[in-house]
Amino acid sequence: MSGNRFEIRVPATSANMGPGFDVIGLAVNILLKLDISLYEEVPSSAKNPGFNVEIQYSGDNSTVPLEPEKNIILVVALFILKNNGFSKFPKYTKVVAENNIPLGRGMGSSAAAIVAGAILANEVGKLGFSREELLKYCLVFENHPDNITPAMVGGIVASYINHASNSDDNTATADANKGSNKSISGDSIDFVRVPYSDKIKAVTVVPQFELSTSVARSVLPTSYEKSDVKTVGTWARENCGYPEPTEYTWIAWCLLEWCWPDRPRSGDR
Ligand SMILES: Nc1ncnc2c1ncn2[C@@H]1O[C@H](COP(=O)(O)OP(=O)(O)OP(=O)(O)O)[C@@H](O)[C@H]1O
Ligand SMILES: N[C@@H](CCO)C(=O)O
Repeated sequence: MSGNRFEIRVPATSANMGPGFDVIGLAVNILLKLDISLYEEVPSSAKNPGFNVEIQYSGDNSTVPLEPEKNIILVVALFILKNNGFSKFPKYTKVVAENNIPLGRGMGSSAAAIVAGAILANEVGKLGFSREELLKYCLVFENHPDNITPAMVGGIVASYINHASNSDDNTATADANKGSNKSISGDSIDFVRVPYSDKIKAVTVVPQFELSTSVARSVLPTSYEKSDVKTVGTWARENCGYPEPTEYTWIAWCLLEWCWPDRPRSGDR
């Protein structure tokens, strides 16, 4: 951060790697960038004085709403600020977003927006939250951690939710309109970063149509037969004979074709 201007950069992510449905994801070098300017006084051209913030996009983001109560980056930031003693952005804030992540194509655009909003609130509110604490807030908006965790910490990450209560609402997706009804639950994320060789390169195949995560999740059954679900450990035993996966075998299974027929992420979809 330099003076009253700073940048936030959050990567796209690919989730559901190999047998890690809702668990294993990786960050890729395609970025959502926010260029943020803070003003000591509210400019005369201020657009949303009630929120003290405005956002605009460079590039093609014609389908994304700009209103602070609808734009997911600002909804998340305002939610966190309001949960920490602020009624609006503490200084008038202009955000210029350059989004290079295709929307609704399985590259974690909503997770990047949510993580960017969380980091934005942390910076403007000087809240001092750790990445782990910010992830708890991100979970309020996307209640499966396989995109938001690598978007926050980078690399290849296996993560799961520690539920604070018996509620297992894994239907939550990035719906900005629900922001005002949401509350932080006490759920948290445990994660393990998996080391990998920089010789591994990612190739992404982006579909020409948009499919929202909420629709893609709605076709999934509520339960699976045990035989439908291949765990990492199962793959370890079947394919390499190791009793437990090591970090290297994890990567191999996740990246190699053997893992692809895992039923929770294919079949119904
Ligand atoms: N930078 C952004 N600013 C504001 N809203 C965004 C931004 N990125 C994504 N969104 C919102 O999130 C929606 C897409 O979220 P959705 O979860 O359906 O797909 P995805 O995150 O791109 O894909 P997946 O979760 O399958 O990887 C967009 O249609 C838009 O409403
Ligand atoms: N694990 C998530 C990733 C997409 O957000 C799913 O398959 O619904």
